[in-house]
Amino acid sequence: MSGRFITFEGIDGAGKSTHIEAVSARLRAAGADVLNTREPGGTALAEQLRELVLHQGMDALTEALLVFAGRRDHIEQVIRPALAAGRTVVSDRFTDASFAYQGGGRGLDGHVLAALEGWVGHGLQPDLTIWFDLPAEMAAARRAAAREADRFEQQDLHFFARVRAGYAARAEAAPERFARIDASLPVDAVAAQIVAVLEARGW
Ligand SMILES: Nc1ncnc2c1ncn2[C@@H]1O[C@H](COP(=O)(O)OP(=O)(O)O)[C@@H](O)[C@H]1O
Ligand SMILES: Cc1cn([C@H]2C[C@H](O)[C@@H](COP(=O)(O)OP(=O)(O)O)O2)c(=O)[nH]c1=O
Repeated sequence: MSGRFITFEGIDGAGKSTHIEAVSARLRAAGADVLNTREPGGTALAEQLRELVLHQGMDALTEALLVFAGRRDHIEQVIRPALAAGRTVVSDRFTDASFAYQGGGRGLDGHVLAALEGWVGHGLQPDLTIWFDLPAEMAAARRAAAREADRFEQQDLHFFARVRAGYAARAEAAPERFARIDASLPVDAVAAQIVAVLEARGW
C-alpha cells in the first residue's frame, strides 16, 4: 500500500518550520510511520546541490536544473521507496517551490518547469500540500527578526510578491491538493487551521 505524501510550502518566513514537527508528531500519534525530509536536499547529493543553489550566483535556468537534479535524486532514493513501504513522507518544500521561485520569482518559462517536472517525477504529486500564505511584507519582517538571509531571502518584496502569486496559481490549478492556510495569524491560529485540514481528511 502506498503511503501519504505531504508537503509544506510558502514564501520564506511564512512559518513552515514552526509547525512541521508538530504536524509530524500528530501523524505519528495517529499511527503513521513518518519520514521528515526537505528540498532542496533530502539526500547527500541533493544537500550538496542545496549549498550551491542557496549561496552561489547563477542564472534562473541553471538554478532550476540544479533543484530538479536534486529532486530527481530525492525522489528515487528517498521519496518513492518510503511511499512504497507505506510510510508517510512529510517534505519541507517540493516541486511547487520551483514553480513559485524559479517560475514566479525568477520569471522562468512555466513550460520548461512543467517539462522538468514530468521527466523528474513521472506524475508524482503530493497527496496534500499545506500552503502557508501571507503578504510578502509580513514574511520579511518575521525573517528580519529571526535570521541571516541566503540568496533567496536577500530578494526584495517584489520578488516575494511574485513567488506568492506563483503559489496562488499552483493552488488554483490543483484545489483538491492544496490547503491554503492564513499564515498571517498568530501561531496558535495557524496551528488550528492545520489541524482542521488534517481532521477534514480523517488524518
Ligand atoms: N504565526 C506567526 N506569527 C508570528 N511570528 C511567527 C509565526 N510563525 C512563525 N513565526 C516566526 O517567524 C519566523 C519565521 O518562521 P519559520 O517557521 O522559520 O518560517 P519558514 O520555515 O516558513 O521560513 C520565526 O522567527 C518564527 O518564530
Ligand atoms: C525546493 C525549492 C526551494 N527553493 C528555495 C526557496 C527557499 O528560499 C530556499 C531554501 O528553502 P528552505 O529550506 O525553506 O529555507 P530555510 O531553511 O531558510 O527556511 O530554496 C527554490 O528556489 N526552488 C525550489 O524548487
